[in-house]
Amino acid sequence: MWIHQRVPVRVLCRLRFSTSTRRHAPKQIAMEEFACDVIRNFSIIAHIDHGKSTLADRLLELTGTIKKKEIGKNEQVLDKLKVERERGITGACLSALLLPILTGIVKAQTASMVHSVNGRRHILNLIDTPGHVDFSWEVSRSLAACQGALLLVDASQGVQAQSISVFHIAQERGLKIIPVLNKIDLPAAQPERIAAQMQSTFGTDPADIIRISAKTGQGVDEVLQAIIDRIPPPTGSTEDPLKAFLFDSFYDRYRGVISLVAVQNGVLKKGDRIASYHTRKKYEVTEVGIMHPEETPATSLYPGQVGYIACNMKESSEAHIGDTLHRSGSPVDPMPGFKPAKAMVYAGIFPVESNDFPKLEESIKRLALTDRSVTVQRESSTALGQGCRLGFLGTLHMDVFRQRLEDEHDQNLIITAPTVPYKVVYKDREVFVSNPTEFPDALEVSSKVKEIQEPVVRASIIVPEEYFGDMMDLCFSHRGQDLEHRYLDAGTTGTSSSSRIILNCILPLSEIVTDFFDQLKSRSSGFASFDYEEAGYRPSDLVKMVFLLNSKPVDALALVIHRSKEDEIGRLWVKKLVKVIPRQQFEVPIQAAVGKKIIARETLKAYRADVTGGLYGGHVERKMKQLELQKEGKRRMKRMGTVEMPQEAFFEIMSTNKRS
Ligand SMILES: Nc1nc2c(ncn2[C@@H]2O[C@H](COP(=O)(O)OP(=O)(O)OP(=O)(O)O)[C@@H](O)[C@H]2O)c(=O)[nH]1
Repeated sequence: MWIHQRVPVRVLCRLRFSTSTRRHAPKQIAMEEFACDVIRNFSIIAHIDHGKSTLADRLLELTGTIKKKEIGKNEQVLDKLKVERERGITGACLSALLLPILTGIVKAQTASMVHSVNGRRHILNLIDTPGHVDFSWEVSRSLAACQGALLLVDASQGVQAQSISVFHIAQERGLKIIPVLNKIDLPAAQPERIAAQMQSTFGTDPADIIRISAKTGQGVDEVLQAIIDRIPPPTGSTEDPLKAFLFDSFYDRYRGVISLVAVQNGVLKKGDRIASYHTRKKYEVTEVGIMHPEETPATSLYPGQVGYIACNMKESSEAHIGDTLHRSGSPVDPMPGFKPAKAMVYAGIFPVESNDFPKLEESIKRLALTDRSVTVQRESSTALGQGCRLGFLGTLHMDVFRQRLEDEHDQNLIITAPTVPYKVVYKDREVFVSNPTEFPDALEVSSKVKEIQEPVVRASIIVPEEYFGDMMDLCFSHRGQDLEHRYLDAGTTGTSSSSRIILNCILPLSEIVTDFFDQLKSRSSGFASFDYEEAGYRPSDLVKMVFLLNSKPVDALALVIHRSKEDEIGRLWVKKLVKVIPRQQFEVPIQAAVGKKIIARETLKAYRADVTGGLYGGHVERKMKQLELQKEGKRRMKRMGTVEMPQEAFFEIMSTNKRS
C-alpha cells in the first residue's frame, strides 16, 4: 500500500549520508574580497528529471569549480542510478555501496563558484533545493537564502506539476526568476510550444527564456551571464550584529552536524560563540568555510555570503531549517516564517524477532542522528512486542529510512501501515492521534467526541486529456473534493499527441499515503505528474477498524479508515489474513470489526492431527473415543485459546500491503 516513488537523487542526498567527503584539507580561502555586489545567490528549480543536476554540473564545470573528468565520474554514478530506477527499483533501494559515492555528488549541489566578469571576481552560490513534495517546506526555506532562481523546464516534456508548485514558492518569496528551456537537443523537443506554455502558465516573456542543452553545454554560458545580469545581489552590513540564516544541514560522522548558512549581517568566524534563536542553545564555531564544491575552510564569512559552519552540534535535530543564528548574548530579530519540520506520516517499526529490539532501537537512534526530520518514540504492542513509532515528512521519507535501516544496519523489521495525524475534537480539548490503537472507539465517538478531522492536501495533477476521465475517477475514489480543471495548452507534447489538462482538488492525506501514486502512474500510463501542498484539516467520518482473531483484537493491525470504505477494506484484509496465519488445532474466526459491528469474516480451518494413528485393527471404540476427546480438547482450546499471530505472518501481511 505504500507509495513507491522514484527517489530523485537529491532527495536521497537530502537525507545526508554520514560519510565525510573531505579528501584533503585545503588552505583557507579569504572571503573579504567578495562584497555583496559581486555575490549572486540562486537555486535551480524544476520538475524531477528536467535536468537540474546536469545543469548544476555544467555550471560548475564552466566556472572551473570542478574538472570535466570529475563530471564524467559523477555521470557514471548517476547513470548507474538511473539504470536501477528504470528497472523499477526506487532510488531508496540503492545499495549501501553507492551511498557514500552519492555523498560526493551531494556536496556538488550546494556549491560556491568563483567567476570573473570584466576582470572582477564574482561568487555565485548555487543553493540546493530538495526535489520532492515531502520536503516542500525545506524548498521554501532554501529559497529564502536566494535572490533568484533558474526555472528549468524540459523542452520535450513541458511544464509539469512540480514546475508549477516550485514556481509559486519562488514567486511568493519574491525571487527573480530566470526561465530556462532545457534539452533542446532532443528530437522530441518543442521549444516554441513549451515557451508558449511557460508564457501562459507563468506569465513569462518568451524573449526572456534561455534555451539550452545542459547535456551538450549549448547555451549554458548565457545562463551564467543571466545569473550575473538579472539576479539582484544580496544586501547586508558588516557593522550590524551577526545574523545568519540556517537553510540546510548534513551530518558528518567526525564533526557532528554541519550547517549551511547565509550570512545576513555581521561577520562569522572560527571561535565565535553563537546561539540558535529557536532552541536557545549555545555553540562555539569550530570551523567556517564555503562549499567549493567540497568543504573549503575560510577565514570568515561576510554579509551576503553562503557557506558552512561546524559548531559541535551533536544531533541533526538541533539544526532547525529556517532558524536564525546570532552572537551569544546579542539576540537579533529572527528570519520570519520559521516553523519546525512536522511529521505527516507515522508508522510503527518492530523487529521480526522480538529479542532483537535493543539492536533495532540502537540502529534507529543512530540513523536519526543523521536525519533531522524523523521523530522517534517507543511503542509497545501486545502482538508485536516492543518497537518504535516513527514520524516522517512523507511516505518517500519513510521508505528511504526503512531502506537505510535494512541496508546499512542489516535490520529485519516489520513496519505497520502508515497513518497520518488525526485531530480528535472533544468538547473541551483537541488531541492529535497518530496511532490507530489510540483512536477513540465507536462508543467514545458517539458520546464524547465532537468531531474528527483529518489532514488534507491541495493536489495538482497534469495529464494528457485522454486520461482525464481516469484521473477524475481516481480522485473521486480517493475521496477527492472541490475538483476543478483547465487546459494547460493545446497541440502536441512529447510522445503524447493531445492537449494537457491540469486538475486541482482537495484530497485526504491518508488517501495519498496508500496507493494513490502508483495508481496515478498506472492509470495514466506514466504520463501524469502530481504534486501537492498541505491544506489544513477537514471534518471527516472516520472509524477505527480492528481485526479479531478468535474474537480477540490484534492491536498492531488496527486501522483508521473512512466509514464509506469499511466493507471494501474489511473484506480485503480478512482475505489476506486468512492466507498468512498458520492453521491452529481449532477453527479460528478472523473478523474485521468497527465498534461492535462485524464487517467481514473468514474462517481459518483447523488442521487435523491424526490422534488415532497409533491404534491398529479393531480398536474402533478407542478410536472414536480419541476423536471425541480431541474434539472436546479443541472446543476448550477455542474457548480459552488466544491465537498467536507469528511475526512472519505480520511481515507477510505488511509486505502484501506494500505490493497491493
Ligand atoms: N538530451 C538531453 N538530456 C538531458 C539534458 N539535461 C539532462 N538530461 C538527461 O535527463 C535526465 C535527468 O537529468 P538530471 O540532471 O538527473 O535531472 P534532475 O532534474 O536533476 O533529476 P532528479 O535528480 O531526479 O530531480 C538524465 O538522464 C540527463 O542525462 C539535456 O539537455 N539534453
